[in-house]
Amino acid sequence: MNAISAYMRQLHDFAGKRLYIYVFLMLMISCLDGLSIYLLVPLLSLVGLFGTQGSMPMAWLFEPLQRIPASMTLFVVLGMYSVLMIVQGLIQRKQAVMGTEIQQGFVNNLRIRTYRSILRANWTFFLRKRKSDLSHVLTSELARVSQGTNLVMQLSTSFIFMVIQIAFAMVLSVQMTLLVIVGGVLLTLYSRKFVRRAKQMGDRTTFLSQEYFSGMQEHLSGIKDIKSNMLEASHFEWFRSMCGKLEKNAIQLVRLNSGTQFIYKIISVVFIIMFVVLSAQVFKLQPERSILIILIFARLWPRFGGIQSSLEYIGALVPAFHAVTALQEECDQAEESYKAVAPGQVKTVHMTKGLSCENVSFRYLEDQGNALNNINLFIPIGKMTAIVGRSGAGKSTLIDLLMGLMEPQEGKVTVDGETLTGERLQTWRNSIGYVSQEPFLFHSSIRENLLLVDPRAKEEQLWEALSFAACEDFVRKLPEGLDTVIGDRGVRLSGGERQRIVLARAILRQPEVLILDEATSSLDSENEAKIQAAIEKLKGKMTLIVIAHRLSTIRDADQVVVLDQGQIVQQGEFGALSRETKGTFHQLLTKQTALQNA
Ligand SMILES: Nc1ncnc2c1ncn2[C@@H]1O[C@H](COP(=O)(O)OP(=O)(O)OP(=O)(O)O)[C@@H](O)[C@H]1O
Repeated sequence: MNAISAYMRQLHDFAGKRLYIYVFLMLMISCLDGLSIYLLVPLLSLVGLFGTQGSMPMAWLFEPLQRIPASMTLFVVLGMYSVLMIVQGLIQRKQAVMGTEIQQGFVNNLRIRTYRSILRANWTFFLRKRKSDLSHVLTSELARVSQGTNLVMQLSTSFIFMVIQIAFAMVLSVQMTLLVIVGGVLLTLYSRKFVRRAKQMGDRTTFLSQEYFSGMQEHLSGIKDIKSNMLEASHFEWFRSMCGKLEKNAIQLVRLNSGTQFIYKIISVVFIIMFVVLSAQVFKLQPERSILIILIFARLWPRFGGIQSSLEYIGALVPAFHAVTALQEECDQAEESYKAVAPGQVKTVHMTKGLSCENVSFRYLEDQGNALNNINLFIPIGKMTAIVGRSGAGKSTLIDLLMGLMEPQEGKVTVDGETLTGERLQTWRNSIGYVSQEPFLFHSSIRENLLLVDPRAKEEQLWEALSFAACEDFVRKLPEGLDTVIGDRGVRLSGGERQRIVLARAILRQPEVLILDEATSSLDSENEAKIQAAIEKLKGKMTLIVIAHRLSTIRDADQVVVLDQGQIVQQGEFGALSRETKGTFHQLLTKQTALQNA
C-alpha cells in the first residue's frame, strides 16, 4: 500500500494541475454520457415506446421540447443527441492525448531521475551492484511502471465514470442503486485477496526478470568462453528453464485475472436477473426507469469488472515501481560528496608539487581484511611512477584511491598537501585522464569518441592527440579516417588499437595526471612497443602513473612502487630495483624473463 501511495504522490507531484484538468475532462465525459442516456427517454417516447417523460426525474430538462412543434421534436432530439455525442467525442480525444502525455511524461521523468541518480552514485555503489540489475531497472522495470501508469489512468477514468453513473442511477431509484452498490462493495472486499495474490506474482516477475537479465548479460559477455569450452548445452538449459519460469508466471497472472473476470460475469448475470425481478415485483418501478437503470448498470458493470482487473494488474506492477524507487534511494544514499555541475563548469586542479598517500589503509568490506595497509607514497609532478605487483596485490585499489573514486578508511590522499574531499575531489577528477585495461569506446565514429572529452577540440588537436598515442598512422589508413565508425557494429579494432584510441582521448583532455592501466593480455610486442613510444613522448609533459604488468614497458619509469598483499614492499628507480637479488620485484622480473624466453 505504501508503494501505491508513494507512486500516486509522485504522479500527482509530476502532473500538477494537468491531473485536475484530466479529472475534470473525465467528469465532463461521464456527465455527457449520463445525459445521453437520459435523452433516450424523450427519444423512445417519441417513437412510441414509452408514455410521456413527465414522471421521470429531471423531466424539466426536456420541458422546452414540449414547446416545439410536434413534427420537429424528433429532429431536435436527434440533433441534441448528435451534438452531445460529438462534444463528448472531442473531449474524449483531448482527454486521451492528455492522459498519454501525463503517462509518458511521468515515466520519462522517472527514467531520467533514476539514471541521474545512478550516475551521481559513488564508485563503491557500483562495486556492490550487479550492472545487469541496473539495466534491468532502467529497461524492464520502467516499462512495467509505464504500463502501470497507463492502467492507473484507465482506472481513474473508470472510477469517475462509475461515480457519475451511480449518481445518475440514484436519481432514477435510490433503493435499486444502493442494492447494486452493496453488491459491488461486497464483491470488492471478496476480490482483495486476488489483488494481493497478483502483487505476489508481480514480486516474482521482478525477481525472475532480474535473474533473466543478469544471466543473459553474463552469458553474452562470456560468449567466447562458452563457445571455446563447449558450454552451450548447459547455458541453453539454464535459458530454457528461465523462460519456462517466466512463462508460467505470466500465465498464472492471466489465469488469476480471467478467473476473477469470470466470477464477475456470473455475478453480473445474477444481478441483472435480480434487478429485473426486484424492480418489477418489489420496488414496482416504472418500466422506463427500470430500463434506464439496467442500461446504466449494464454499461457500468463491465467497467466495474475492469476496475478489478486493473487493480490486479496494478498490484502486479507495483513491485516494479518499488524496485525503481528503491534503486533511486540506494543511489541517493551513495551520492558523491560533491555537487553536480554542468559539464564545462568544473574547474581543474593545477598541481604544483605532487600527489601523496599518508598512512592510507582501505578495505572493501567491514568483515574483510585490508586491501591496502598503511600506504605512504609521494608521486612527484611531471614524473613517471610505475606500480607493479602480483595479481591481487592492491594496484587497482591504490589507483582508485588516487583518482578519488573511493576514500580510505584510514589516512588521507592529498594533492599538494590538500586532502581530497568535497569540491576538491570533483576538480581533481576533472584533472585526471584514465585509460583502463578494458578500453571503452562508444559505437560511433573515432571523431565523436574523441570529442566526448572536449567538444570544442579542433581537427589538428585531434590528430595531435592521435599522434601522441601512436595511432595516427592506422587511423589515416581507415576507410573514412576520423569518421570511421568503430565498435560492435562498426570497424573492429584490435585490443591495442582500442587502447591507443582511448589513450588519445585521455591526452586530448590535457590532464594533470595520466593514469594508464596497461592492457597486457591483448597487446602483442609490436603494440606494446607503440604504447611504450607513446609513454616516452608523454614523459615530462604530464605526471604519469602506469600500472605495469609487463615490466619491459616501465624501464624508463622515474620511480617504481612494488606492492605485495596491500603493502609497499619496495620502491625506487627501475635500474636499482632490478639489480636487487631478493624481494618481490626480483621474483616478478625473473618470472617474466623466464616467460619471455620460454
Ligand atoms: N570490489 C571488491 N570487493 C571486495 N574485495 C575486492 C574488490 N576488489 C578487489 N578486492 C580485493 O582487494 C584486493 C586487491 O585487489 P586489486 O584489484 O586492487 O588487486 P590488483 O593488484 O589490481 O590485481 P590485478 O592485477 O589482478 O588486477 C584483492 O584481495 C581483491 O580480492
